[in-house]
Amino acid sequence: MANRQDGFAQALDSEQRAVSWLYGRLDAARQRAEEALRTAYGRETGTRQAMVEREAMASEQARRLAQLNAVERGLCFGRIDDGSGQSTYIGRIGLRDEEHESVLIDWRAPAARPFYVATATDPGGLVRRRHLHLKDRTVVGIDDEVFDLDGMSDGDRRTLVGEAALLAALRRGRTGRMGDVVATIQTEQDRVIRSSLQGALVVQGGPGTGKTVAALHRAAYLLYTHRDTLERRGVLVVGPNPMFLRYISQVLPALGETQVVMATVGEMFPGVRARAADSPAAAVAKGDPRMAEVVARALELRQAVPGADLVVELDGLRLRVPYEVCARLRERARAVRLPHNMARKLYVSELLKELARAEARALEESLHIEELEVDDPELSEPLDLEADLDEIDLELASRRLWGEPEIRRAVDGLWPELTPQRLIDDLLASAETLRSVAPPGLAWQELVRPPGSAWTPGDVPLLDEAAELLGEEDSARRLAAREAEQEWAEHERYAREVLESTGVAEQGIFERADVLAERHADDGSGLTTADRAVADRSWAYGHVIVDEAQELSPMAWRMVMRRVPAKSLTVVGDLAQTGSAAGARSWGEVLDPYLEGRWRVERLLVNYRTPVEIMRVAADVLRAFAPEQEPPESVRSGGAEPRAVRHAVADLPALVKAELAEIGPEAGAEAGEIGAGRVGVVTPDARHAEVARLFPEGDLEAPVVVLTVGQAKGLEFDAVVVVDAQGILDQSPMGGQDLYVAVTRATRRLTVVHEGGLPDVLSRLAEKSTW
Ligand SMILES: Nc1ncnc2c1ncn2[C@@H]1O[C@H](COP(=O)(O)OP(=O)(O)OP(=O)(O)O)[C@@H](O)[C@H]1O
Repeated sequence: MANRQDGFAQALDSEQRAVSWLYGRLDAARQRAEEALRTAYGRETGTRQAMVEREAMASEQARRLAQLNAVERGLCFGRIDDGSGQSTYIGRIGLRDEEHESVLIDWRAPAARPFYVATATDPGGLVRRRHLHLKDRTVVGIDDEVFDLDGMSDGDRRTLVGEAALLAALRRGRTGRMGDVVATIQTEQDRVIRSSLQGALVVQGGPGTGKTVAALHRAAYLLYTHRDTLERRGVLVVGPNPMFLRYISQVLPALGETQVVMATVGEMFPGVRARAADSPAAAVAKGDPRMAEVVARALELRQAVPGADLVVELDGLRLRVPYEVCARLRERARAVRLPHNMARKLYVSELLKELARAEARALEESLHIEELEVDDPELSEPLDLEADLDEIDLELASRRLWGEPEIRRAVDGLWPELTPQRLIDDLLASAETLRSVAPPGLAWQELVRPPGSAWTPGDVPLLDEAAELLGEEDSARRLAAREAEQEWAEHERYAREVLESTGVAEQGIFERADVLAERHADDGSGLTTADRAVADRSWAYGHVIVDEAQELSPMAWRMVMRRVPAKSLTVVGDLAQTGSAAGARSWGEVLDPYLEGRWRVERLLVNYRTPVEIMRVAADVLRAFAPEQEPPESVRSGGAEPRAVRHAVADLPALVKAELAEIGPEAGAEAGEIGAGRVGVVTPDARHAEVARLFPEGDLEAPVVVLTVGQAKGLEFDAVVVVDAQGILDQSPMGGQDLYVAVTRATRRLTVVHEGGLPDVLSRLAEKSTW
């Protein structure tokens, strides 16, 4: 025993020396970056080239510094030993010594892979995998997994210590924010993370299988491995609601990646924030793929032909354009197949010419009337003003007419310039239009609402659809783009010179001059790829990750697919947790229209969140609505038995306080963080306000958070209190799925509160009248 303890102390000691040395390297790298930043700011900026150089240097060094600061916590977390006696340390980033030898391997590098994939049956040349637990810069624990006892020395054998790092990580109290798991990525997750950038990968798995966490690590991995492509085009993560995005917002920065764009579907149209909610029936109708047709037809109706001849009164003249001519002009403008606002230019110019001719005719007619009183043979020659108009006359007359408000009003009535907001707002405010454009079977009645209503997430894909059909009046932008292109070559040349003259390239900070040029070319505003992507509806991302992807409607998928023309996607979700009635029932159904079967699936089968005892209850729920689906297998057991208590909702604070006491102190202590340990109270939508009033501090990081099932999706808490399970079952056609989501949010304790009726699916829960 004494031997074993000595061995452990020795191992700790030797790892401490290694880790301290690595932190020394980190400090040195930081110092270099700080100096480089100071030097950059001290540079001359007299000329444009010097300015570009300074900006390039400074922002790269600032980024490098931010990355080095982000990896301070848990810099090194693992070590692998192979049969030849070679040890490799694995960390959040790669570091080199003075001789440029690699001393810490970035977890994303191929050389780090054995750390994640070695198993007892397939150790891949490793004899040992060691997890290092750090508190600040001190090594406080070591966990070893030995793959080849014979291959180890006696001394090494004595140092086998500790419990599995994974289980220790899973037992920690929750903080209200998701953390990274670089130290304990599991083999099946590693497959997801390192899957190729090309094509679409679907990650299907039950609750708590680490889909989200794996997808975020995948984003970091892809950025590391394909930095060239992805830095220029950016990575977008689509999440189900703002709360969820806040919950996961710290994972990528902790991995040194700060340039990933995160958005909900309701935030994907620049300038619009969807704040209202749709009824389930309206969500289904809006998400129906046939809504694309509805929007297109609504737009066609805005390209009008007058009921009879078009007549405009102007300065006492009646300008008349025959009905047939109006119809012909509309057909001609449609035939060019340009978006509406661009085709409008053609339509307007043609119609103005017709109006100029009409004016000539009207003038002529008025002259004929006066002529009758003139008795001069020369003057009584038949006048043909219309025929006398040449192209230049028509052009001039058109311009003059375009300045007349009456003419403008008439033209706008026939082919108006439209914004997506205007088109969709008008459409949804008109039962008559909806009735006339909706295909049979689409519940258009559900869509009608007052004009100017707040936008909902379901409206955003409609706005996007409208924007595609309307197009932007972008001649100014195109001109600017042409000019920018000419400047581009120049910038790239500058950038290359900067790289060569400063030696930044050698430091491995970035590799390509065009990446640098892109970042600094346009306006000198220092906007990053992410900034520009967020502001640009037509931005083409290099990769898109869709989390809780089962919630997206077919219309939302159309919008997402437009953002990633290369179709490089990670689609993460669980069809058994679909809460939106407009959501997916099969991956093929949503992906095949775009990918025609060219997508691959990885399944995650182990639940890292919910202990066995709670998962049994969840399995009963799942069986009731999806008997064919297997619940994931929990990796942990031995938690508190889940329970049901009959109690008035008004008395919830006392129960929640007791739950907090159960999880609070130990959870905080285990996590090594102050204030870790969270209770989530999950309610049906209809009861959220009533329950939230009982807990005034409802933020995600508060000890107690009250959420609807939709808000709780993707989140987790040490203890979960489900209020009114029957209400959750009843609230929508997807009630079974919603209850499944609610009972799978807990990492340690589950309590179901009811006021006199527990649904049959929860009959397993031991009844208790008090707590
Ligand atoms: N390899 C791992 N090491 C440590 N913790 C892990 C690991 N994998 C998953 N976890 C933890 O398990 C929990 C569940 O992970 P995550 O939220 O990614 O699951 P999910 O599949 O997205 O769940 P849901 O479908 O319910 O949203 C998280 O706390 C996560 O940190």
